[in-house]
Amino acid sequence: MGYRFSDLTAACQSDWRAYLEHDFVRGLGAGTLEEGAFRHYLEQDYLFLLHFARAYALAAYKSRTLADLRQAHEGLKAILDVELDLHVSYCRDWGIAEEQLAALPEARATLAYTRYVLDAGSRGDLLDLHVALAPCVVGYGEIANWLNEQPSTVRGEANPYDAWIAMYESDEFQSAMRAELEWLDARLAEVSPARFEELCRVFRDATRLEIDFWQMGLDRAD
Ligand SMILES: Cc1ncc(CO)c(N)n1
Repeated sequence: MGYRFSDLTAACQSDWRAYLEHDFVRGLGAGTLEEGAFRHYLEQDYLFLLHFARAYALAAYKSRTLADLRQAHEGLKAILDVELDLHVSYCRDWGIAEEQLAALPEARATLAYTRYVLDAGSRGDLLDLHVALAPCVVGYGEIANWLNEQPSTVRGEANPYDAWIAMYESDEFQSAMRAELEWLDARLAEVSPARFEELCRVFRDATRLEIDFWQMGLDRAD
């Protein structure tokens, strides 16, 4: 008993590292990622974020306390008002209009990941849902921090993806990540070993689907 979020990442360390340090991420950091791969990822990530927002709405629906409702509301606001706003204007800079984004077909990796999160959350309780969402919120925050620690990372105008890194290292995103970590640490402290094993499975599956999402970008897979 007395688990924390770091026990989840420790339990699936190789998948977690493969996600954080994926070739797509390294290419973003070094500025060497092919533009076509990034564009495909950006387009699919718009669709991802719409479903991700729905997952926070599901978290609100599943909340039994005012504190949990507020937490879900904060998550939903962070996606709608911060990440999606930035994403849409970022896509515009890359020559992709919002109408174009809304009309895109969903890639299989996007379908698999987003519907997995919604299903894990519908089937399970609020903790299952937050654990399924954790690789997104916590993962991207950690990715930005990891990139900043790598000597191969190029920042500023020399890297066409600099603004992407800036989005996830921003105070707004980093504080959403910390709020999620605190919430998870408080809940995980109370679960039994058997329940922890169940949650590990959800966390590992969501992490594997994040790996597939990067790979979908690299392969421009539909
Ligand atoms: C696929 C994916 N995972 C996580 C995030 C961070 O919210 C994102 N924008 N896209």
